[in-house]
Amino acid sequence: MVRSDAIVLTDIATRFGTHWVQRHLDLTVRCGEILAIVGGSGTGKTTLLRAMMGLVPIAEGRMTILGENPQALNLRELIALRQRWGVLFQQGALFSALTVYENIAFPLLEWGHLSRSEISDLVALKLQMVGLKPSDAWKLPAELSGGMVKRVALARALAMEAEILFLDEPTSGLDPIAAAEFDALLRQVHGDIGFTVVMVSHDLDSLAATADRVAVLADGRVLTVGSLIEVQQVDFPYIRAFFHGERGERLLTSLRAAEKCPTLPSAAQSGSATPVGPESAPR
Ligand SMILES: Nc1ncnc2c1ncn2[C@@H]1O[C@H](COP(=O)(O)OP(=O)(O)OP(=O)(O)O)[C@@H](O)[C@H]1O
Repeated sequence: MVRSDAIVLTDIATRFGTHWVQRHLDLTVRCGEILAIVGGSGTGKTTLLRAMMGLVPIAEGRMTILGENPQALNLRELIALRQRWGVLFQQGALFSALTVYENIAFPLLEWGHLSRSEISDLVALKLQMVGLKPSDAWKLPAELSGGMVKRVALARALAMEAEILFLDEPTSGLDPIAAAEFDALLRQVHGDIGFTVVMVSHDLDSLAATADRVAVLADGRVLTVGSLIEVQQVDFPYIRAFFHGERGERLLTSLRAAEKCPTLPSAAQSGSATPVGPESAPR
């Protein structure tokens, strides 16, 4: 592990009972990058994300996260470590009986180190950060649009100054415009704060707009990891189906054009994407 790594998974395995989901999986998430995990249905993307957060046990192998080995920590240390990341699940998962304000304040109140007025200031700041109005603070989740729910969930995930943000299909359920707005918001907040993002996504537009690198899961392992342009060159059935449909080809054409003309913005060529490394070699 080098200082610039946020998460290092070495030869890990996950399973539910006798069903092995991952075996001999290696993956490194670099500090400050947006890494997207893609793969066919049931390849274990969500399981992997949850294993990184300690919600699914790692049956074999080693993980370090933010320089710590969670398996070597006592409960108090583990709780402190878990406060260093935020999570946004698929449907936003807000507490339906709590207002927007209370939802964002929830982790801060649980933490117990801040006064009411400090919490109030922080909630106002996070609301502004995700582009919501102060008056939205008093709405209930049922009164919000899908895009607003995601924004509130993002604000809550960021409330604790997260060093890592885990996102499970953040744009699922949004129409293309709301999804693109969320992607732009994520990219902007990420640029402002510089945290690390690990996200599961099926959304090619979203990947192109946000991800620095993409890790492709197949057969319980990381098949390949690199920029969008790099991973789509790997000859594998899922990659052909996912990246080389009509929509994928259109996106790749615009990414390649952006690569030739650096004035065009593109997450995939924003700096941290590197060639497919040893962690990605199919075994
Ligand atoms: N709580 C659980 N108990 C038992 N098996 C599970 C559980 N969660 C997931 N699995 C199994 O683990 C495998 C991987 O599931 P997972 O949800 O991680 O895949 P995924 O790649 O995220 O799928 P999708 O793209 O369809 O959401 C599947 O075979 C699934 O049935």
